[in-house]
Amino acid sequence: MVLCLLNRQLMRSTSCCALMVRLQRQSRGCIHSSIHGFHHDEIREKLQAFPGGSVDLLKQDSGIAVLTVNNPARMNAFSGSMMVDLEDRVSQLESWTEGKGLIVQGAAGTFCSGSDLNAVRAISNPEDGMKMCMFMQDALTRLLRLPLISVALVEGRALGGGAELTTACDFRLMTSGSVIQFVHKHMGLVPGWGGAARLVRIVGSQNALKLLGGALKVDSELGLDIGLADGALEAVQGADSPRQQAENWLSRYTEGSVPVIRAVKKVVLAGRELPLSEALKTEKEVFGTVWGAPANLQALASKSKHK
Ligand SMILES: CCC(=O)SCCNC(=O)CCNC(=O)[C@H](O)C(C)(C)COP(=O)(O)OP(=O)(O)OC[C@H]1O[C@@H](n2cnc3c(N)ncnc32)[C@H](O)[C@@H]1OP(=O)(O)O
Repeated sequence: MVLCLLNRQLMRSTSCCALMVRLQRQSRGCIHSSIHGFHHDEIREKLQAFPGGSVDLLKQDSGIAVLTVNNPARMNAFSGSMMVDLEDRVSQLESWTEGKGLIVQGAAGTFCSGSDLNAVRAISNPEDGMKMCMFMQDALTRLLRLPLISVALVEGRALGGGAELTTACDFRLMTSGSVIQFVHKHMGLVPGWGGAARLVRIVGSQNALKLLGGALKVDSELGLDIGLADGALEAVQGADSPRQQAENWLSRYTEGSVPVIRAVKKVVLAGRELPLSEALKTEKEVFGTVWGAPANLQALASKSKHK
């Protein structure tokens, strides 16, 4: 009898803990839970077994952070431990309250060649593939949902999962000679890190079908033409580095008070992801955080004209 009661109490507190974890994950924007067979800690442990490279984060006083996919010996392919790193860096950005913008780049002049094919070969069974897919969907969805205006700085190649990573940013800038290519078809795959769903929203279903179905190489010209790229960066001798050019480009949109810029991202995100009635509700709530706040009062006091 006592054992039975203890068991029941334990079950209640365990399910309470599980609920807390689920709620915490949901509040961080997680999309998969154990209901979907997503056992987060188990997957993290499994991914850690495939080490190599890193994902590095630099938070700057300007409010613009730089996230670098760093595995140059493999053209910045994502090892398992880098997937875990990515999630950790996203968690750090979620709690960075002074942030306004984010640049996502690859190390050593190239963006990212997707998942590390050595790790892919080792986990080529469907069950492990699905787990990795859910983990990356989660991390990249949280990346896109950060209250920061983000831009992927594409130099060199963005292939496979690397192409998917570019779609987890609000904007994409392409340097001359760079290529974004969803090579999945050639690998007997389709995107699984959420790249197809996001691509359709960025370029429309017709273009997405062409890019995925043809595994087309998108250079900056085609990228600008179909709306995948938001800007092309020219390599001019003596000019700023691509990273500095990306910072200059982004600062147009991140200039201003921190709460206002974060509010801008939140209302656009709501409009992009939610049905209209819910987006309007979110917009009202976000509006309430800036109305009468310091930046608003300061602007009212200065009697500014918008010429
Ligand atoms: C989510 C689904 C996915 O992402 S599936 C993975 C999709 N990605 C790929 O298939 C990329 C395959 N790689 C390539 O096509 C070429 O390596 C690219 C990136 C075009 C670069 O070519 P190239 O400039 O000639 O360099 P290289 O081939 O000699 O590569 C340098 C070293 O990097 C390695 N590398 C490259 N990509 C990966 C990868 N995804 N996983 C693991 N290793 C990769 C190459 O094997 C090469 O290594 P090594 O010098 O031979 O030891």
